[in-house]
Amino acid sequence: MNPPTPSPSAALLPVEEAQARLLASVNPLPVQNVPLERAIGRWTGENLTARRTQPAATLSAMDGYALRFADMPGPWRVIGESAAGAPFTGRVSVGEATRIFTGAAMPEGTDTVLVQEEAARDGDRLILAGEGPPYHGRNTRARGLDFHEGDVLVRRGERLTPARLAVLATGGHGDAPIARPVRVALVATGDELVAPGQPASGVALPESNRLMLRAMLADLPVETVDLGILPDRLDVLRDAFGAVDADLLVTTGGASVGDHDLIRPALEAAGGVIDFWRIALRPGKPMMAGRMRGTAVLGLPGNPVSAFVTALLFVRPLVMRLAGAADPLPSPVAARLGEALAANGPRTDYVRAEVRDGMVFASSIQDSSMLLTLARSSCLIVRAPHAPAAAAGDSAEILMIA
Ligand SMILES: Nc1nc2c(c(=O)[nH]1)N[C@H]1C(S)=C(S)[C@@H](COP(=O)(O)OP(=O)(O)OC[C@H]3O[C@@H](n4cnc5c(N)ncnc54)[C@H](O)[C@@H]3O)O[C@H]1N2
Ligand code: MOO
Repeated sequence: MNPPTPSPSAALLPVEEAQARLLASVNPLPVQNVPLERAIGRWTGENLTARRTQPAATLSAMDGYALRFADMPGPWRVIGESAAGAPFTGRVSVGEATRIFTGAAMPEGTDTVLVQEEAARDGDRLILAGEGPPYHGRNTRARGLDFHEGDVLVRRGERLTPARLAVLATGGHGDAPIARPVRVALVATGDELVAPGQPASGVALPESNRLMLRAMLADLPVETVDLGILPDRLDVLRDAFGAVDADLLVTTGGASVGDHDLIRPALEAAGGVIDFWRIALRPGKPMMAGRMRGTAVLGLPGNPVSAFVTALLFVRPLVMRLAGAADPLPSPVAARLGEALAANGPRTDYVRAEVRDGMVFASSIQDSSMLLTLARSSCLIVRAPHAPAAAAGDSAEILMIA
């Protein structure tokens, strides 16, 4: 039985349009508050504002003496000490100073710090032993220098990077609202496939896409449900898809138009619908996107490089969107071509390439079955549909992959 196939002239969906449709088709998963140490690398579901002002008081930025700049060039009488966590509680008057340490509150009446390297002490007498502070406020940090109570620290949909977690802690937060892990079901299809490490005689082929996909999701909050390798049988695929309990089902193989390409009919037989199929993309054209009840579905092509590119452009962004990311698409960066490139055809081309000495060099053969060229590549050159021929030295956009 042949699945219905689109006419060969059916328009291919531009990559950006496919990405936009896909991301718009899901909502971020519901959030719950968890301690910040369990929110590392996640996305916040709400704007988080400062619950305190930082610093809460004007502080010394150096070890030395707190004094009044108007009293320069001294001498001063040292009347006490201010340390971080143990402030001086009195008032400092004309001609007076206190010992002070980095992070300690500036005593009332003082405005400037003389660093200890430029000071000399004799009992409570303090004199200048260098140039001293050149201006009012030198070596101090004003109250609120970093942020004020109520300032937005992290916006909804931003990733909780190390620096953002630190600013949240400093801003008075102990928890952050994040989505639960995304449940991703992975399945490889193909009668030729055997598990990695198993004997692969004759035309058998070691299966590599599930492993590669797992690795591509390893830095994301994902719970993987591994459905293994399934044969090219409509009933088996239909039953397996029908039993899936996940936010996202990712299949590889069987996405194209051959008699053994059964993902589309199996999905439909399991009650799923296809939203779009066939993208103006190379490699990865036969990718399909759809939905099966509450589960988003991405059917990736079986060719390993096609699976890699579609995982980079669609699977990772969709997982990140479910996890709450506002801006989940990979961002190309500018680079310089080390050699000429021919004009591009009608599909966006993702060309395996290496960065050497600040220049990018494309691999000579770009067949989508070839994993070794992918393994040796550090980036993909992104070539727009119908991009004209490019010369060595021209600028190009690349996506780093290693
Ligand atoms: N008449 C047409 N034929 C093909 C078209 C087309 O438009 N018209 N598209 C081609 C393109 S482009 C691609 S990409 C492939 C993708 O097809 P499928 O998704 O159906 O992939 P398969 O046929 O199942 O497999 C392709 C290739 O990859 C190997 N493979 C599959 N799964 C795995 C895995 N998990 N690990 C490692 N290798 C895997 C498989 O053995 C095949 O060699 O279709 C073209 N054909
Ligand atoms: O789109 Mo296919 O991925 O060229 O090999």
